[in-house]
Amino acid sequence: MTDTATTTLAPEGTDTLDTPDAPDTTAILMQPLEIRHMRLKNRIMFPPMTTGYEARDGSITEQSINFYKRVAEGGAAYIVLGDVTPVHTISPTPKLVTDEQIPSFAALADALHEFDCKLGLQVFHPEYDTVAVAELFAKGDMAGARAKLHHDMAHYVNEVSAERLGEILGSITALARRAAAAGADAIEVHGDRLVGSLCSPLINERDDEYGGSFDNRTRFAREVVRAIRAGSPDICIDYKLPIITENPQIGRGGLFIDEAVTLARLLVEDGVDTFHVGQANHTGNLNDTIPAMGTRPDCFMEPYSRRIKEAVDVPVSTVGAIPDADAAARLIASGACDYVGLGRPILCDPDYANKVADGRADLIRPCIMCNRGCTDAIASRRFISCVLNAQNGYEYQRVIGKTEAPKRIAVVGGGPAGMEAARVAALRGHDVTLFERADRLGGQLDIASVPPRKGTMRRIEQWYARALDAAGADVRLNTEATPEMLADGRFDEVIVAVGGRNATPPIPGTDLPHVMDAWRVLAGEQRPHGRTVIIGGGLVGAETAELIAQDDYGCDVTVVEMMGQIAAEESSTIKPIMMEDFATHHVTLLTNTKVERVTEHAVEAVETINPPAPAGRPGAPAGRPGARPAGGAPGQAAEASGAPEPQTRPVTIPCDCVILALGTAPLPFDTTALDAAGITVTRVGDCNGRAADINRAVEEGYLAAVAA
Ligand SMILES: Cc1cc2nc3c(=O)[nH]c(=O)nc-3n(C[C@H](O)[C@H](O)[C@H](O)COP(=O)(O)OP(=O)(O)OC[C@H]3O[C@@H](n4cnc5c(N)ncnc54)[C@H](O)[C@@H]3O)c2cc1C
Ligand SMILES: Cc1cc2nc3c(=O)[nH]c(=O)nc-3n(C[C@H](O)[C@H](O)[C@H](O)COP(=O)(O)O)c2cc1C
Ligand code: SF4
Repeated sequence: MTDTATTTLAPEGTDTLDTPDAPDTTAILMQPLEIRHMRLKNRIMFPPMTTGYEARDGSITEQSINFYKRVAEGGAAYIVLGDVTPVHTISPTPKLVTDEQIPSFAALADALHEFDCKLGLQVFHPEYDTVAVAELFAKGDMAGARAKLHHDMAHYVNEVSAERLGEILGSITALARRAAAAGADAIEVHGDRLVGSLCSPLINERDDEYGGSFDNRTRFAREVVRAIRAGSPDICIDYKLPIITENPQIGRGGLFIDEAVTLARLLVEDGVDTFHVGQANHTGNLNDTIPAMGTRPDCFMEPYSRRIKEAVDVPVSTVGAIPDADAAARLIASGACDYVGLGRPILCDPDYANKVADGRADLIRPCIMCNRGCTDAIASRRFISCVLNAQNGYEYQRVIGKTEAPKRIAVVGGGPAGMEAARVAALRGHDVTLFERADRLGGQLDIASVPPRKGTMRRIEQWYARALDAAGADVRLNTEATPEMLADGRFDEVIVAVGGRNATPPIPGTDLPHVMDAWRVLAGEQRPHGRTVIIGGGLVGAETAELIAQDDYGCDVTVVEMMGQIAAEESSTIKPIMMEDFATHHVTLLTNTKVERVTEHAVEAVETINPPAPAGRPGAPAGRPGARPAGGAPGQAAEASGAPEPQTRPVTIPCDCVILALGTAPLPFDTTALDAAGITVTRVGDCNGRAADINRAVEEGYLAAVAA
């Protein structure tokens, strides 16, 4: 591709752009870009992300407007609203089906334009028969609807009639017209899902004019673009181009790169103004397109967007696991794309672009790719909210306002809860001292980042160290705070965030010398060998199992879990990968098995052969590592339903080592001296009642600080 004047960053030899190895991140990312007549003020796009903030009928709510407005205020140049359907569906996504909905979309466009941020609507059609499924639901035939949905996900692309495709095309064109009327700047065609399935040589098995040859498979995609262009001549057309990458099993609903290049060229003739190059979808695991930590390389779409950019004369964006602003700038400077989509990173820090503009990219709160607050949330139909960002979903309600009465605040503990409390309190103008007894910040993150794939967790403590410094908090490492020293008159308020410790259960034999502690194993202080039984299959037990089953430990691992699931709290995007790893390393998983005692050479347990169905909710309480639902619930369910008494059998597991991973116990911190001195005390994070996870630690730290 020959760059146009507007997409070229800097000609060779000028000093606005350093070499791709040492790019001037701010200059590159803040360069404006013209796409048709849509002028982006910088190179940062918030790509399509279903949020769950919309109304039942798909209209834009105040919460939705505030969410996107906050992203716009944070400096993003272009926001694409994800998965907007042109027809009524059962999916909880935005819908623009009637003219009556236009004003709510117009309000969103106006809110974004206030910040010179452009709005795109991603038009998508799901890969199921929306009419038939809706009729089954309306009749109350839930089982029938679910069965049809399940069937359609695999077969609709091959069963939808050409006539129905024509109707869908009409609804897409109508959506584009409504979008233009609402003031949207762009329509992004979701080239994935139904459109991508039709394009795919791996999924499309049709033998009519929409199947077989490349021309036939891509016919609908081209019809969609031409119809939008004809119906809405002025709107900018963005096309999400899904690529089947090196491993076709990861996502098959798109095109291999050579065919994608050919299609891209044709689509430009049809009216496309820009491409958004992404990973193909359609295997049922959201990890394909939204890879969790350690599951895909950084910037994994780079080679594919580079090929598309070389082939077409319109701007191209890329998306997926771009770790930081320097990497984003490098992608642009090296010619892999013209602008970047930053989804989870902007969810995590909506001020991303403004911080780049200010030359403070080091202060961008980094996404750790845990997929818990965002991807898991949409998978379970909750609204998205980053685990590190306590303000998501509460934009303009939860704000860090300056205090009118600055206080001297001590924060005890430098884990996520304490670090967030100290950061927010200091930003508010309080005089904050954070005490951490270890020689580093992070608390449990230090060991949480040790298991396979979890290295990105380290980004949190590294960022907090910089953010605390920038906010002006006084951080005292290697300093154990005691209630007495905090009550000496130096502080008005104390936030206790001392966290937890690995729980020690009352199981006979756990004091034997070959019994280890999962936290100490992860910290490298204890080293298991040979046949190792891990007692407790929550997140910590499962991750420890993965670690010691790897070749450099080479343990022969058995995990014993009293509940019905291993790693119930793990992200649904990561769990299949973890299970694959267990299979590869021959890890034995025993569920519904309760340990009775540990002996010198074995673990003795009791397995429940016919466990009662779990009562009410699947899995463990939200996100709590090592947590257990209350023991009584399953039994009570069995009693109430008249189910047969559970049958049990003894199990003996011979072993050389045992590791305990039975949950986190809150650490005590006696505040009697503080109470006596009249000092306000707030407990946050794992020490507050029950241990939980990063999400709760950060949220409680944040809320304590804004209340101070
Ligand atoms: C192996 C492992 C993996 C995990 N993985 C995940 C995960 O993937 N996702 C997730 O959401 N959660 C995960 N967690 C849980 C998560 O790390 C914790 O919920 C979170 O760290 C709790 O934060 P906190 O600040 O409350 O406590 P902590 O992280 O425990 O921090 C407390 C800090 O207080 C310090 N301290 C204690 N007493 C004093 C004192 N008197 N004076 C000064 N300092 C003191 C401690 O040294 C510590 O640094 C994991 C936990 C473990 C152990
Ligand atoms: C919660 C969530 C919802 C998403 N919804 C959509 C969507 O509606 N349409 C779409 O094309 N991609 C969707 N994506 C994929 C993102 O656009 C993006 O490609 C992906 O998150 C990888 O980029 P990132 O690493 O910058 O987050 C979604 C991603 C997340 C995390
Ligand atoms: S919840 Fe996790 S993956 Fe999602 S944006 Fe936040 S840090 Fe990133």
